[in-house]
Amino acid sequence: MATVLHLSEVNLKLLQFHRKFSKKIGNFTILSNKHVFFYVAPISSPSQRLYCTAKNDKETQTKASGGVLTQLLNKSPSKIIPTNQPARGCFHPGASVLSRETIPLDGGQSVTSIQMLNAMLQYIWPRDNPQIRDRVKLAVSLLVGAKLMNVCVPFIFKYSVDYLNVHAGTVLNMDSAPETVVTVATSILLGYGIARASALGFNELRNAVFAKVAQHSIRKIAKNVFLHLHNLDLSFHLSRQTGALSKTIDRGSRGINFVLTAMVFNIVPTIFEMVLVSSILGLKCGAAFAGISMGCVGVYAAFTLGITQWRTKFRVYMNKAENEAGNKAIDSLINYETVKYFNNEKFEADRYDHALKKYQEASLKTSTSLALLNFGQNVIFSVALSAIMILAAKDILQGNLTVGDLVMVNGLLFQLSIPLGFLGSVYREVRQALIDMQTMFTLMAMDSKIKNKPQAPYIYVDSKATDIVFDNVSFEYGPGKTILNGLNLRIPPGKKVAVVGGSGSGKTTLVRLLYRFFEPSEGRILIGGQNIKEVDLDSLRKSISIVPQDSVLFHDTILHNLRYGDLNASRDEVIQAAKMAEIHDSIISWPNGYQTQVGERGLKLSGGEKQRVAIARAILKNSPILIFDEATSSLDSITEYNILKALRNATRGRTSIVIAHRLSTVMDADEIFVFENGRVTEKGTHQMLLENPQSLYFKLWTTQNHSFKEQPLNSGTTGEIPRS
Ligand SMILES: N[C@@H](CCC(=O)N[C@@H](CS)C(=O)NCC(=O)O)C(=O)O
Repeated sequence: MATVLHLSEVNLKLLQFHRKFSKKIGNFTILSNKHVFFYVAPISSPSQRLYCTAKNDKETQTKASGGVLTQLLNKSPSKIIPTNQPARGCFHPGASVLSRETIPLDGGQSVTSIQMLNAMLQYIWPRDNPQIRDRVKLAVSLLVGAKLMNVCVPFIFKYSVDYLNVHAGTVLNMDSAPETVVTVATSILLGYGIARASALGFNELRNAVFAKVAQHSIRKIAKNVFLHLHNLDLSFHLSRQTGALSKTIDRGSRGINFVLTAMVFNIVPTIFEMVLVSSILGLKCGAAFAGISMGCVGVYAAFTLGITQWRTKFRVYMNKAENEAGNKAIDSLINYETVKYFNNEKFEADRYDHALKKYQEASLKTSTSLALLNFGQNVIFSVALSAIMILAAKDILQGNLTVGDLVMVNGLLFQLSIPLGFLGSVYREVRQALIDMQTMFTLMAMDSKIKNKPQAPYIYVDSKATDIVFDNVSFEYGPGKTILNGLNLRIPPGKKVAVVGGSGSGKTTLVRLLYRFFEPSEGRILIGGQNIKEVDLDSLRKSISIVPQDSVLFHDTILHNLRYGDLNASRDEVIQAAKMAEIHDSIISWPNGYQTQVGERGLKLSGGEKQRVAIARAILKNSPILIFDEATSSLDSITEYNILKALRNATRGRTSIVIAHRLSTVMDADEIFVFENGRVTEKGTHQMLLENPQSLYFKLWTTQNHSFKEQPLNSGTTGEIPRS
């Protein structure tokens, strides 16, 4: 089910009000700056919705009400968030899809359900956190208390029925003291009320006490997965979609939440209640009663699990069809103008209707199979209840049981039927939660190839004395994808060297190897004579600053983004770096200055501004080795000129490697290495290389038809901006 809203229809003030709830990305998608796609979860009937919402999904439903829209409104209108949000299940939002795409986790060992439950137990029974363990103990005590109170209710009811039965009419006959009868009857019935209220109170208290345990585990697990993801190799991240990874954490931790909640609030209490009820029936009324109740639950469970297994596919189809319909609507509305250009409104409507038809068919199957399940469950229960009542009636007639016992038996079984009424849903969603958790735990079981050696020494780098040597380095991304092929190269200390060459010649790979994101398949990389494989990885990465090709910023203030180079830097230090990177003047001209939000991935900043932020960050990091990886690519020449000035400020006195496609940026380098097929084929200064008209450098230079003035950029130059 989907609705498209006009943004003008949205009460913006209300959305602002809901801003504080905007953490949850839910069921909305921006189509354009005029439309929002609003996704409505199908929940069969209002009563189910009420139950499910109140019991399990209160928070999510509240948060999804407006905060999501507010958040999306803040995003770029052109940004489309795919609506493959699953339909909201009642216990575990999103768990009921079962058809979701999973990220391939080759290299991770598959984890069994038992291993996952074991891992989960370690989180809810943490050895190092006695407070959490105390909470678990308290929650279990409250659970037992709630169930004991629950079974007391039919008992007290039985006593009141028996008592009233014996004393029926005594008040009129006046043959016994009427006040006593009334007082006793009233007390028993008050006890009934108190027992009911206590059972509910204990339940709610248990929920409140256990909520902290569940949330604590989820937070800990999510943080561990997040850290683990950061520890995995770049090769892993290059081959995965970040969106899929975040979904894995999200679904996995929600899966854990669901399994824990279902265990503590549904499965374990129901089993406990069943054992309690059967024992009471066995002891109080006889083995036949216990046998029927246990048999009933057995048949009920078998029927429910069987039917649920069978009907799950209908829900899968339904959710798929719903996603398909939603995607068709989005695609068509995004292409509004194209549809109009070709007068294809009818065609689009028919296509959408075709998808809706599929959804309708699957939805019908889901509803009818749900009716079958509910009906079957009721039949099984009613048969067992009738059998047990007939048995009780016989015993009453024989004088073995009282009428109150009949009422008690009925009450006990009826109470048991309430949690059993959701057995199918719980089963289906626990299965899905286990699948989600499996993906997450498999991810956790993945190992990184690049690791610190035990007790690896810290690297020592001195920009005046430390050189960088690539000694016969070869590297391939995969079989047949050779990038570096016996590369030999020495970068002298404190010098600025440039690496140039066509795309795919291995320039960026050089940086990745230096950062030890990958290991060379052959050869060594030495910094000051120390093999980078043997030194502490963190210290290696601390000794290198980079201005990457694609400067991506965090969705935060410009101040935070600049400070990212050194999180402990003072505001003055940040401003100093911004000045050196030639971005300070632009920042203070913005209305919010250093507090300006840069937008998602820095969208609100121009390419040149982003590159200057990256330069300032690198300056703040203050590492002895500096790398500029195509730092001025795709910039216009004025911006490039300013960036080069910033670059010159930053490189002074440091060992720096400038990777460049545009040769104008490296004319002043102390040495230029020309890369071809993963090797250095030419080297020298700009002038030296140009002297040979046969050289690749010469060809590149002429191809780029460079008219950039061949004058080195002096630091702090305020002269005329060279124009092409
Ligand atoms: N009695 C059934 C149905 C329980 C029920 O109504 N579940 C709610 C969610 S809490 C629902 O909407 N189910 C839809 C469905 O199973 O298709 C069972 O044991 O699963």
